[in-house]
Amino acid sequence: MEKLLIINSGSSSLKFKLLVMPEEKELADGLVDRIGIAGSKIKIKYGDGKKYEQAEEIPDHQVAVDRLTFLLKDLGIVQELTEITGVGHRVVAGGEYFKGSVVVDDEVIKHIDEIADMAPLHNPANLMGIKAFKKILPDAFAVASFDTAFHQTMPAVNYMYSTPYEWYQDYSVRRYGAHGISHQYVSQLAADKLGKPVTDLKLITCHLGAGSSICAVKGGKSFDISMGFTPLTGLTMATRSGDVDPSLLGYIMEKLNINSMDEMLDILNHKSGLLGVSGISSDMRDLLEAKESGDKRASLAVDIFVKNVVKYIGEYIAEMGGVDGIVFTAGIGENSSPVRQLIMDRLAYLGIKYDAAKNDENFDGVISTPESQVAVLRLATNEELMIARDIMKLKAEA
Ligand SMILES: Nc1ncnc2c1ncn2[C@@H]1O[C@H](COP(=O)(O)OP(=O)(O)O)[C@@H](O)[C@H]1O
Ligand SMILES: CC(=O)OP(=O)(O)O
Ligand SMILES: [Mg+2]
Repeated sequence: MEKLLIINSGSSSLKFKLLVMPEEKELADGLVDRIGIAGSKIKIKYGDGKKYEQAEEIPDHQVAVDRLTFLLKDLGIVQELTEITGVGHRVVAGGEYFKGSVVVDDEVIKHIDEIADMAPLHNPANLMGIKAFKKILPDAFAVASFDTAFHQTMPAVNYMYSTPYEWYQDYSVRRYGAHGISHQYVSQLAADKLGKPVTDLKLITCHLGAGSSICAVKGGKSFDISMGFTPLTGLTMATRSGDVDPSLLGYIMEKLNINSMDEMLDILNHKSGLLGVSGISSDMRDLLEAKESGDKRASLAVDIFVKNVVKYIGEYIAEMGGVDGIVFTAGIGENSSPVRQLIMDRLAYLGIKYDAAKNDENFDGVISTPESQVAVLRLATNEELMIARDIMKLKAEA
């Protein structure tokens, strides 16, 4: 039996799970939210239904890690930290270098640092987590799992941009995608639920959270992904713009006296998307409520989000030459029956028919009816479990 701690560091949050393997039992599931921003909070679910929730100042990721490790002991989740025999880290960008999960060493740390520009919101935070845990648990088996690794199977026709070829050869400019751990997990789970080998299926997995992406999964392999060189593009997201015409950057920088590309990218990453269009909130729940009360911009933001999902699904059906199943997962995909309904209604042309009661209750599994020409599934993702399984595999090989 192994106790494995899985860390998912975001730019302003740190999510974690403590899992017992190979039993795949969850001992704790927590979140340190709003790191470095007013209103930081720690939430931990543990034991059989116990909860810890505390608002406190968390200035940076190091403090978040210190508080987390203190609380694991203080709440009695572990007796000693040394019970934790492995630590897994979700890393967003792995470039072309990382094609699977790896044991962390100095070389790995160096490479993650070198490609930080490919996920500027995520990789620096991921590295902070890796370094902090190396200090606290130096003897634990440390593994890094990459969001981009699953997408390394994409054909060149889908990962190449139509920019000068030398940009790819000399500077690795291409589509890398993200959320691969989640897309891989739910595509396998969907195949299990449909009772067919994943290698026989064409699936479209919609990871709709704060960051959102859609993946065409053909025969169990990533075939195309909506995110690009970085996780900024593709769908409209909570605060990220998704696809925009690069020509608008120079134009608006001049109009608004924006002097640096960093400042411009900060707006596209943090002040755009659902938040930018609605001017109200980045949270889909707030926008659905505002839409109900007649707010036009909130309504437009929801409509743009839905349209983008519908557009990418259509594109991927065309690229794969058909689809057997469509999967909804992550914060919005798992929890928002109104958003799923808006999307599925637009897909009626595919012969999709869904069970409204199952959709309303966030049923775990197939939510389409037996007559539906394409299966639709709502599945809870579990990136942490995927990482824990990889730690076990790498440990067995070590
Ligand atoms: N019931 C719900 N209805 C609509 N949106 C929801 C609901 N619950 C959570 N969300 C959305 O899910 C998002 C968080 O999703 P999550 O997958 O946890 O994102 P991330 O991993 O990128 O932080 C939030 O932006 C929130 O708007
Ligand atoms: C890559 C990415 O967008 O991750 P997250 O959704 O966790 O922010
Ligand atoms: Mg996420």
